Amino acid sequence: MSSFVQIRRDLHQIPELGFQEFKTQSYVLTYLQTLPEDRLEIKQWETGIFVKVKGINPKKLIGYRTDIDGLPIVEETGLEFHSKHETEMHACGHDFHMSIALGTLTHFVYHPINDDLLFIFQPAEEGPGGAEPMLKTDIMKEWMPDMIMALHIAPEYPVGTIAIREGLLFANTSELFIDLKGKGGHAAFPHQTNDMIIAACSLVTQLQTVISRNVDPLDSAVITIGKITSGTVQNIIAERARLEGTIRTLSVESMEKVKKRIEEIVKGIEVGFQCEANIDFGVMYYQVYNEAKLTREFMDFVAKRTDVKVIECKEAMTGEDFGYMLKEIPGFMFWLGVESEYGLHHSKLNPNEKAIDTAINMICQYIEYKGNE
Ligand SMILES: CC(=O)N[C@@H](CCC[C@H](N)C(=O)O)C(=O)O
Repeated sequence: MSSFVQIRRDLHQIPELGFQEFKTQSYVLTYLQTLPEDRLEIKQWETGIFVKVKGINPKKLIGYRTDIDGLPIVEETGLEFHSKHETEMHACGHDFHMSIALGTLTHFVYHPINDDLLFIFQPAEEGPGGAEPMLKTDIMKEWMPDMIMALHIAPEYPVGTIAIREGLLFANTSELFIDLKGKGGHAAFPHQTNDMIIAACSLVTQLQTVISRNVDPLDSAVITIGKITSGTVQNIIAERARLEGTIRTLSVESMEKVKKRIEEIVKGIEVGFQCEANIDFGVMYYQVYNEAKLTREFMDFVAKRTDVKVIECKEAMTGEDFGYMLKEIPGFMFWLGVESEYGLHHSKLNPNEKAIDTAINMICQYIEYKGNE
């Protein structure tokens, strides 16, 4: 087993939620201490880390970002190295992302190129978002990369494949939290109450009409309500209900339109069900938009000079706060094939570890070429 597969397995056992990645940060820092000190400059920010790998004759700074947080999921893979944290799991592949980043970083510690490299270990990608605040740090102002790249595992593609496209890769996202307050009471006297379970069910159905009736069919958007909380027992009419979800759109303009329509529908629920409602749009992520020239060059390089197959994919409704970095810095993100039967955010996600060394090798070849231009 390669040492970076072992690192992935170690990290897989200690998933932590956004801005609580203390063990993860400590693990990465401990690993970095095993590398020659004079080759690195390390700066900590919250639970994240910036690592500069020095070049021989730097003309530019090449950035590489990995996210480091896990998800609130109870793991069901049955793997020998399963999560030691009962209620958290690396179910979005950030353990893979980190081990690939460390493998790439290690290569350039021992095989320097001309340019400097900046590795960013970013907390809280799953929320509330670490990329935007990291960009605003003095560290990043001093170490602003000239270009940047990142990857995301893709369970649906085989190992040895990457999928990418110029322009929009991932959607604009916004969280969505709606609280409803009516009047509870005895299950036998509904006429004396304002039942918030009925209001919530109606609201969920009405929200889907925003997609089917307000968004241009040639555009695309998603509203998913992933969680509803309401009620106490079977014979009490619920006074409160809370809906938790997410909105995805292919443009910033569509996001504004969808939000406006949601506000109008929620106002209608207040009148129709004689209740009070509060909407919180939570955290928003800017779209992941791949810079055309660098993306095309990367695709051509990988197709010609490595044994990895490049697929030009469609955009996806996933969100990624790496979008904020790409808004400021030219670069790209790509999907890395890891062929898992279960998908992202699933308790049985089990990516194929062969993808780790394949990715390190491919990324090292590309960075070596870019960093010696
Ligand atoms: C790659 C991926 O799965 N990213 C997450 C980002 C979540 C953003 C935010 N918490 C939201 O739910 O809107 C995704 O769910 O796409």
